[in-house]
Amino acid sequence: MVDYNRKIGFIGAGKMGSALMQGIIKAEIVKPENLGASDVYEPFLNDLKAKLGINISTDNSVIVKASDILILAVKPQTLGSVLENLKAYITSDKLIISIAAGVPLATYENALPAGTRVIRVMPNIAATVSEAASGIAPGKYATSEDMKTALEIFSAVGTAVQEPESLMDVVTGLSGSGPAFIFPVIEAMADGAVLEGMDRKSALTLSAQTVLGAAKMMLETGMHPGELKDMVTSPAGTTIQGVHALEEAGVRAAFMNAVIRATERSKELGKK
Ligand SMILES: NC(=O)C1=CN([C@@H]2O[C@H](COP(=O)(O)OP(=O)(O)OC[C@H]3O[C@@H](n4cnc5c(N)ncnc54)[C@H](OP(=O)(O)O)[C@@H]3O)[C@@H](O)[C@H]2O)C=CC1
Ligand SMILES: O=C(O)[C@@H]1CCC=N1
Repeated sequence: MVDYNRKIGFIGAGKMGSALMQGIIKAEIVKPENLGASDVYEPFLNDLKAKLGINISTDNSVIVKASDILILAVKPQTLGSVLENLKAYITSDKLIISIAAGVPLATYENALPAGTRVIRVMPNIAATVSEAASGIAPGKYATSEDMKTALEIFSAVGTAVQEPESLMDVVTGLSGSGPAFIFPVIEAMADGAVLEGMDRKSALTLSAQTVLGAAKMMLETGMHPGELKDMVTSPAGTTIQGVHALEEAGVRAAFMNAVIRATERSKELGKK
């Protein structure tokens, strides 16, 4: 288990940083007083302090100095200047975890003091409700104990798997970005029901629960999605009509392309 008394600090307390902090507090893997966050935007910090009881600062170095594990949750475009400003405070006892899309481990290892233990993670926004899907890749100097720590933190907010760094851009395109591909599916299915006369609230509830149930069924039964689809499609029934409409619209190619395009963008971000 992660030492309950370890201090975890977040640099960047925006959408993903705060999602992870909420998940971590809910999972009770650290005490709120051992969690800290810094950000340039003070109102975010004040909200988090009021809601979660964590330590806050607008000075990144305060959080770095107070933390054993540092989670970098700023935009990839801001990361260069953040690393430059923080390198003087990164001592060899600290583990650095970055969730920035695209940025390779070598960027941190080159920017920070020689031998810094770095782990690259790509979580997703569902950490807020303890259902994140995270891929985790170790840097050159990260130990197996460090990987255990990272897997424990990210497993506490959902499902976490180790991946080679070469696949981290794909993790970003699939599960990092994925929630944004599924929310419009839920909304559009509900739109169809609204068009047919259902009220919006019921339509969204039934649509979201349908996606949740389908995903849960796949994960819990271990069955192939094609086989599960066949269980729903009665010959000459209703479902096969809907499946035909989706195939006519090229929905599979559209979703494949969404993952491919997001992956390519992650690769591009890493080259900057
Ligand atoms: N959103 C998501 O679903 C996911 C995001 N990620 C990754 O997480 C990281 C953060 O993304 P996200 O939370 O969406 O972005 P946000 O913009 O919501 O959060 C980043 C936060 O960092 C603040 N910030 C900017 N500069 C600094 C600085 N120098 N020091 C401290 N804080 C600073 C920003 O303030 P300000 O806005 O005022 O600039 C903002 O509040 C990114 O690298 C992204 O790739 C990974 C997985 C999923
Ligand atoms: O859109 C982005 O760049 C970030 C990374 C994965 C999810 N959001």
